[in-house]
Amino acid sequence: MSQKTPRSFFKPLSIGAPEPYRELPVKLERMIHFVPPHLDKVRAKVPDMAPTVDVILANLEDAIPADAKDAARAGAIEMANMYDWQGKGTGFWSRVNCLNSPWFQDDVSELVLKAGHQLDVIMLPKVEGPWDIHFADQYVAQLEAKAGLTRPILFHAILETAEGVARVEEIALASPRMQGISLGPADLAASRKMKTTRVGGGHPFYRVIEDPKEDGSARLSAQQDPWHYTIARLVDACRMAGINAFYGPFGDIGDLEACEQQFRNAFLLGCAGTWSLHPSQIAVAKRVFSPDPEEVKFARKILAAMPDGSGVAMIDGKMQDDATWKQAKVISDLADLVASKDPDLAAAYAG
Ligand SMILES: CC(=O)SCCNC(=O)CCNC(=O)[C@H](O)C(C)(C)COP(=O)(O)OP(=O)(O)OC[C@H]1O[C@@H](n2cnc3c(N)ncnc32)[C@H](O)[C@@H]1OP(=O)(O)O
Ligand SMILES: O=CC(=O)O
Ligand SMILES: [Mg+2]
Repeated sequence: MSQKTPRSFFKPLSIGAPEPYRELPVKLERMIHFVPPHLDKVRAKVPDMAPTVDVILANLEDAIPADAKDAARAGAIEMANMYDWQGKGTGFWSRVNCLNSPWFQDDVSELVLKAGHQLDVIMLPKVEGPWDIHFADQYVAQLEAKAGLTRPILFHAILETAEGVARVEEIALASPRMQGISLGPADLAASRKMKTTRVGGGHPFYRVIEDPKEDGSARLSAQQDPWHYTIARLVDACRMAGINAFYGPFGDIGDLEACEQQFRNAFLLGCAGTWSLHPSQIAVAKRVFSPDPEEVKFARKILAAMPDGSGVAMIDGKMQDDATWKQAKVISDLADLVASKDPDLAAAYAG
C-alpha cells in the first residue's frame, strides 16, 4: 500500500503544527501578480498594488539573479509585513527556489518562521512527483510548529517538467496542503525539447492545413494551441483532487491581445486564474477570469427556471437540464465571489 490511510491523511505532520484544511478556503484568485522582491522600487509599490489584485507573489526563483537571492528573500519577508494581507483579503504567496537548489531550505525556513503568519501559499517550482510535495510538507509542518502558526500554509505546484506532467494526478493528490497547480510553459517546453523560445502562447509554425486544392489555389491553415493538451490534463487532475488549475506566464509583455486569448482559452477550459508578470497584464486577467455579465444573466435564468436543479426547460431555444444547471451554478457562484470583491462587477451582475 503506497497511500496513507484516510484517517492519517489529515493528521498534522509535526507535533504542534496546525490541522490541515479538509476544505480549501474559497478565494478569488484571478491573477497571481509576480513581484521581484529584491528591487526596492518595485517592492515599494506593493501596498498600493495589493488592493488592485487578488494575489501578490514574491518571486524568489527564476528571473531573480543568483547574486540577488538573499536580497529577494529579505524583500519577500519585508513584503509580508508591508500590508495586512490576512485582514484585507489579498493573497500573499511566495515562489521559492526548487528543491534541489542551494536556496530552498533558507527560502522556506525564513518565510515560514519570519512571515508565516501572513503567508497563504508557497509556490513550489519544477515538481516532478508526489515525493517532492511530501518532503516539503513535512519540512513546513516542522517550521509551522516552531513558529506557532495556527493556520496551515498551502502549496501550489508548477507543472513544468515532462515527468511532472506524467505524474500530475499524483502531485495533485499528494497532500491536503495542495491548493492548486499552474502551467509553466517555459520550463516545460525546455524539458520536452519543444522547439520554441517563447513563454506560453501560440507559435506561428504550429498549425493544421487543409487538403491540397484541385485548382492549386492557396490552402487555408490555422494556428493551433500547443498548450491545449497540457491545460486540459492539468484541469482534470486538479478538479479530481478538488483543487484549482491555473495558466502560468505569458512572456510577450507587449502583446496584450495574444495574452488575453491565451488566458481566455485557459478560463474556458476550467482554470481559476493566471499569472501576471507586468502591471499591464493585471487588467487583462481581471477581465478574462471574471465571468461575462451576459453569461451570468443567462446562467441565472437557468437557475431560476429549474429551482431544484432537475427536469428539463427551454430557455431562448436551448435545452436545459440537470447538467446545464450545474454549468450555470459554476458561473453564478464565480460571479458571486467576484461581486464580493468588485463593486463595479457586482452592479453589472445585478443588472
Ligand atoms: C518563466 C517564468 O518563470 S515567469 C516568472 C518570472 N518572471 C517574472 O517574475 C518577471 C516579473 N516582471 C518583471 O520583472 C518586469 O515586468 C519585466 C522585466 C518583465 C519588464 O520590466 P520593465 O522593462 O521595467 O517594464 P516597464 O518598463 O514596462 O515597467 C513599467 C513600470 O512597471 C513596473 N513594473 C514592471 N513589472 C512589474 C511587476 N511585476 N510588478 C510591479 N511593478 C512592475 C516597473 O518598475 C515600471 O515602473 P516605473 O514606471 O515606476 O519605472
Ligand atoms: O515558471 C514558469 C515557466 O513557464 O517555466
Ligand atoms: Mg519555470
